[in-house]
Amino acid sequence: MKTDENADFLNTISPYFSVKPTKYGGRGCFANTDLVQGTIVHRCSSPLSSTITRPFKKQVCESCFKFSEGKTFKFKLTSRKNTSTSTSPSALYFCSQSCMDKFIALDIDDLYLESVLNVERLFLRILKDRCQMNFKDEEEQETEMILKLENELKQSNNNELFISQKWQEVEMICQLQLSKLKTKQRQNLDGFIPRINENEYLDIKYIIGILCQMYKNEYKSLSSESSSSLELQIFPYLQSNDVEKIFKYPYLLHSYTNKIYKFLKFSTCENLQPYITPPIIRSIIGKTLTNVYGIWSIDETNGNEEFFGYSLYPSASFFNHSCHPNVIKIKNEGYFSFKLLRNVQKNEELCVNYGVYINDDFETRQKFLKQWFFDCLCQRCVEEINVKNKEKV
Ligand SMILES: C[S@@+](CC[C@H](N)C(=O)[O-])C[C@H]1O[C@@H](n2cnc3c(N)ncnc32)[C@H](O)[C@@H]1O
Repeated sequence: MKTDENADFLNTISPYFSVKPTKYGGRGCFANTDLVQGTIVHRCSSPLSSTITRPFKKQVCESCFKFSEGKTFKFKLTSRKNTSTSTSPSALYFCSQSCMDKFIALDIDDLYLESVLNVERLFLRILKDRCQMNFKDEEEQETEMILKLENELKQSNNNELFISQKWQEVEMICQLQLSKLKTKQRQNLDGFIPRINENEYLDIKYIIGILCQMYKNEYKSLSSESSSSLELQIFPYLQSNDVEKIFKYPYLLHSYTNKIYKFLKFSTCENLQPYITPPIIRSIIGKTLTNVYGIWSIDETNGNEEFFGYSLYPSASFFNHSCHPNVIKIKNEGYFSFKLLRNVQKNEELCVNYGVYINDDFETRQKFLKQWFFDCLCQRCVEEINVKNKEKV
């Protein structure tokens, strides 16, 4: 994470709040003046990146995330390249012509479209192979590898260093494999693609979205077009939790390095290759868990939620959680608004709810929030902790 020094632009996110350090660590959003209930303190339109799960890809709009309630959307984009290898080419789906046009306008020479469709093509092939062939030996080998990695991680007395070494190792392995190939052989690296699972497929599409934004930014600055988007400028300042996450789920280190990284290295086009380096991919993955917003459907009749994927809006990533929030996130088609639930005083922190049930007791709320690796220190929790401590005395 970049330090916030010289990051004055973080205070250009909204005229209503500034991003400042909180008492409990990290940064938060603080009201610049007294504000009245109902004020929209922030609005973000296009995410820096997003990813939709495969089962819902035909029913959730790639642009605005609208759900078709089970029907397949009519508007779709397929590859403009020759797809002679596939009888039913994969596609990206949209709820309307205008959403499809918006998507095309944001892409650059179909880079994102073609890259994501390529992930889809490769993943479909992996799924087909899985149905037709037996990969028992390969799966056993993988389980052994993961167990070995878990043990090494437990025994290591410097987790950060251990994780960095594993990232460097995988880069060296990829370079070595590539160096053994003749120029012609390098044109089709499908044989080197690791067999990824659904979660890895989801993450890879999301990573590609950010890499395309990085490419677009560099391409624009070369052609002296407008400078980088605020969302991309903010991205390096987001908090990363990769060490905590890997320590809790060590198999993820295997997934990130031997699966996701190798997949990206051997499958993505030349334009994106300069960005496929351990520091960049590690930083994207590390910032995912605690900063992305889930894309969910809510069935009003029974309250059931369905997970459709996730998206990242860096400008909306500085809102901390509160169990008595004063801001609500509202999803309109294609954008998020952040609206005040009550009047707020100057310098008061603006907080949203990360999804806890407000009526749950202290322990249940804390347990729920642990998935984002923090003990909630919102005002309500601190007051409840103080009462508990007094009762103990
Ligand atoms: C989306 S980020 C919010 C911005 C973050 N504070 C920063 O400096 O980048 C979420 C992270 O902020 C911290 N956080 C959010 N709400 C919190 C709370 N109520 N108590 C303690 N930490 C909190 C946690 O570290 C959490 O993983």
